[in-house]
Amino acid sequence: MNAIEVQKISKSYKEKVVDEIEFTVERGSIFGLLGPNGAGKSTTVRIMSSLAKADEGDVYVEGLSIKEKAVRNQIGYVAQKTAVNLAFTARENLMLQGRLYGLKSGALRERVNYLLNQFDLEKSANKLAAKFSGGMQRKLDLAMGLIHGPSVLFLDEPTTGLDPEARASLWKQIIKLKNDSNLTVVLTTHYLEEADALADQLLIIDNGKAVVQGSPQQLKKQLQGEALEFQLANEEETVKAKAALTNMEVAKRSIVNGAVLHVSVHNASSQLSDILTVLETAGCSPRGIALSKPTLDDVYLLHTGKHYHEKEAIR
Ligand SMILES: Nc1ncnc2c1ncn2[C@@H]1O[C@H](COP(=O)(O)OP(=O)(O)OP(=O)(O)O)[C@@H](O)[C@H]1O
Repeated sequence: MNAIEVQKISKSYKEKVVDEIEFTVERGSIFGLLGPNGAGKSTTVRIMSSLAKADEGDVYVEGLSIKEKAVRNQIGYVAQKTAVNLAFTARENLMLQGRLYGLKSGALRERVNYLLNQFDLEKSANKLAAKFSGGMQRKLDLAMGLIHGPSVLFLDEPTTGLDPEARASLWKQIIKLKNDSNLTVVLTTHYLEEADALADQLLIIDNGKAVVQGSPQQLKKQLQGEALEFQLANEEETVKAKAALTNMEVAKRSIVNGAVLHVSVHNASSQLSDILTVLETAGCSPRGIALSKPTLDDVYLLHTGKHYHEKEAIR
């Protein structure tokens, strides 16, 4: 059963930043929007959580259009920038947030206690948030996003800026929320490992457009087998090397990436010598060869023609 249906949403500022994006999210699953900075992820989740208006298209959350006010009770949203007030304690932050949603005394206190317990913040409940580590502040942020008991939680880059330990702990927390409360989670991330670790379904976005969707496992499986990387002298020689493979079956799965020719193969050990012979005959002897199992980086490369981190570095 779907908790969310995104119907061809588009949005322009100076230029189009979300371009006919559509997908559905199964209830009780984690859906990841993966893309480099500026790809349009935040705008997409802002539209999905009714914080920004789409120029075209619509989004349904639990059967309600996001144009309807009632949908807001179903939605929790945790922005990139923290909503935690550092001058208050964890408990005070949660109480304030609850009052904003109209929760009253007894019910509010009960909800706050429940969330402090869920997020392992009980011992620090009366400490100033300013004294919290980055990871604890982020947990408090998530707890605040859940104060009104929404069925869908949007997380915009939840672990950006956290150290690896805090990131891993937050991942566990997000998976626990999904498992324990059947919460539907939509998160944006620009970390390939995070998308791989958390998302049941993943949509890769680039320049406002949906590039490809599937589970991380399915996406990697599409690459069938392994990836060979041939290090050549320069880009010119890589282009020549790619041209040399034209008549081989692997030609359509070979990509020029600077001085590296990237080739997806079914079975590296049986195909390597044929590829090498063709390259050497064409006068493009590789200086080095690397073999790897496909990663989401390879998925991104296959669909956009660019390495993920290369694109990241450009921005
Ligand atoms: N309110 C706005 N006014 C004008 N331009 C905007 C606005 N919000 C976003 N943009 C532009 O839209 C594009 C997509 O931004 P968006 O924040 O959705 O991308 P993103 O993938 O979430 O990246 P990031 O991780 O950096 O937030 C960017 O070029 C951004 O500058």
